[in-house]
Amino acid sequence: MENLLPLFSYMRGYKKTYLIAAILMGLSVGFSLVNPLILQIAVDNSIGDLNVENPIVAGIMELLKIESLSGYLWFFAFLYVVFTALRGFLLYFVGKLSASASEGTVKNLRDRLFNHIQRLPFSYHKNANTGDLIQRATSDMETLKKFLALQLVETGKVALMVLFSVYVMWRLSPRMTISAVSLTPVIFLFAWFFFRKIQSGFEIADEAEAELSTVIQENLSGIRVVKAFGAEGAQIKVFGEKNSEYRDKSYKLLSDLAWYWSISDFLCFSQIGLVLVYGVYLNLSGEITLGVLVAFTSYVTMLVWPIRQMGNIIADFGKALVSVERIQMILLEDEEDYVETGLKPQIAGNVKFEDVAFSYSDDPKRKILDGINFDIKHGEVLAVLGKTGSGKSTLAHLLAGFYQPVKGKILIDGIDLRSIEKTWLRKSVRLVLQEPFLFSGTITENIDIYGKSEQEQIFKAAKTASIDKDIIRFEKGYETYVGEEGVTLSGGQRQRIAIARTIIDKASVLIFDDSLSALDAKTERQVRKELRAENEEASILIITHKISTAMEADKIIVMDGGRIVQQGKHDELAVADGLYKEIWDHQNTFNGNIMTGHRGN
Ligand SMILES: Nc1ncnc2c1ncn2[C@@H]1O[C@H](COP(=O)(O)OP(=O)(O)OP(=O)(O)O)[C@@H](O)[C@H]1O
Repeated sequence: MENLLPLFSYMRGYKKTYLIAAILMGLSVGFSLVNPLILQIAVDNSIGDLNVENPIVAGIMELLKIESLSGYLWFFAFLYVVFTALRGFLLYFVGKLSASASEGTVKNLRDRLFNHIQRLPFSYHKNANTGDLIQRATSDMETLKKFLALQLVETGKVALMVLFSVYVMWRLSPRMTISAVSLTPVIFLFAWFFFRKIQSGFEIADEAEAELSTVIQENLSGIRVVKAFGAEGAQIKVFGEKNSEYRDKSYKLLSDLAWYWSISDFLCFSQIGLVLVYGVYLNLSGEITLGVLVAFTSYVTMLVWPIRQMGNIIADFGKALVSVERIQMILLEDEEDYVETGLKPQIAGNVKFEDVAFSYSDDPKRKILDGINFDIKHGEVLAVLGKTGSGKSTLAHLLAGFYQPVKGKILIDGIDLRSIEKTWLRKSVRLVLQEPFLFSGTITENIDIYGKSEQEQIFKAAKTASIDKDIIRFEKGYETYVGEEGVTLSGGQRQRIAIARTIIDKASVLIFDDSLSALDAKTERQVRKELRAENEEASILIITHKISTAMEADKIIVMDGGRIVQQGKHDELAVADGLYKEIWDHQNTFNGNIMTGHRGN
C-alpha cells in the first residue's frame, strides 16, 4: 500500500476533484439504497395493504389524509424511476470527475517520469533497455490510469455500499441482516487471498510482455542488419519464443482468474440463495413481511456483486501496484549531478588531463583509462588514435562530463571539470557521437535542436559541415523531413547533419568521436578544412582510426589498453617505432594494395 503513496503527490491540483467525486459517489450510493425501501413499502403497504410502519411515510399519509396506499402503486413506480435516474445522473458526474482527475494525475506522473528520464545520467541510458522504458512510460501508465479512473472509485463505492446497506438492513431486520452478510467475509477473504497469490502472476506476465516489446523494438531498430544478414528466420524464431512465453504466462494468469470467477460466482449465488431461503422461512413464520423479503433480495444483490467485483478491483490494484513499483524504480534512480550551483566560467577551451584514471562502475577493478596526461591548447586540434576498445570514446565522454575520473583531474582553463555546472559545460564542450541520431522532423529542426537559431546560422552550420549542397538538392530543401518516415539519408549525410547541429552555436571545445568515418576522403578533408576555418578559436579533439585524418592535427595521442602509448606530431610518430608507425605502415600498404589491385596477406 505504501507503494501507492507517491501517487498522492501527483494528484496535485486534482485532490478537490477526487473529493467532489467521492461526495457525489456517496450520494449516489444513498439513492441506490432508497430503492429497495421503496419496493418494501410498495409491496407491503400498497400491494399487501398492511399498516404503514415507516414513520416518514405514515406522517406524509396523515398530512395528505390518505388512508390506504393501494391506489398509489404508480407513485412508487414513479419514485423508483426518479431515484434511479438521479443515481445515474450522479454517476455520470462521478465518472466525468474521476476521469478528469485520473487523466490529470497520470499526466503529472508522465511529465515527472519524462523529466526524470531526461535527467538520468549518460551511464544509465548507455545500459538501459529502451523497450522496457517505453513500456513503463506507456502501458504501465495506462494500467495506473485505469485503476485511478475506475477501480479507485469502485473501491469507494463498495465501501460506502457495505456501510450504508448494513445500517439500513439492520434497521429492517437484524436477523435477516446477519443472513445477508454471513458469506460476504468469505467472498472478500477469498478475493483477498486469491489476489495475493496471483500478484506474482501479473508481474511474470508483465515481464514477458516487456521482453516481447523489447524484441519488437530492437528488431525494428535493427531491421537493416537483420535484412543484410538474411537473419529474418532467426529473428522470427526469437520472436516466436518470446511470443509463446507471453501467451503461456498470460494464459496461466487468465486461467487462474477463470478459476476465481467461477468459485466467487458460486459463493455469491449461495449468499443470495441463503437470503431467499431464510427470508421465505421468516416470512412464513410471520417474522418479516413480504416487502422486507423483497427489499433484502435487492440489498443482498447490491452488496454481493460489488464485493465479488472486489476480486477484480484487487487484481487491478495488484496490477497498479506493480506498475507504480516499476515506474518508481526509474524515479528512484539517481539523476545526473548537474552541479547546479557550480561555476559558469567563460570557457576558452584549454583542456588538460592530469593523471586521469577511469573504471566503469560495473567493474571498478578494470582500468579502462590509466595515467592519462595530455593537453589541448585553446585553438589546437588533437587527434586520438588507437586500437579499438583502447578507451578513446570513454576519454571523450569524460571530457563531456558524462563520467567522472576515478583518479586525477580534467581541467578546462585551469578549472576542474567537476566544479562546472553541467548544462553550462555542454554548451561549451560539444560532442558528436559515433552514431549520429536524427529526430523525426525537418533538417532545420535537426540542425537547430534548441529551435532558437536564425536561418542564416543554420545555413552557415550546414555549409561548414559541407552538407548544404546535399540539402538544397532535396525537393523541400531545409524543410525536408528526416528521421523515421522521412527521406532516407546516407550515413555520411547523417553524420554531417549531426556535425552541423554541433557547430551551430560556437562552442569552445569540439569533440568528434569517429564522427567523420562515413565520409569519403575528399568530403572529410573539406569538412575538416571548413571546421577549422570557422572554429579557429575552438579546441578540437578528433577520435579517428585513420592516419590521414590524424596527420593534419597539431598533436596526436596514440592509445592502447587505456594508456597513452605515444604522443607527438605526425612527422615524429611516423618514423618512431611504435603503434602509430605500425598503423601508418599498415594503412599505407593497405591503401597502396587497393590502388594497385594487390590483395596483400
Ligand atoms: N558503459 C560501459 N560500461 C562498461 N564498460 C564499458 C562501457 N562502455 C565501454 N566499456 C568498455 O570500455 C572499453 C573502452 O571502450 P571505448 O568505447 O572507450 O573504446 P574505443 O577506443 O572508443 O573503441 P572503438 O574504437 O571501438 O570505438 C571497452 O573495453 C569497452 O568494453
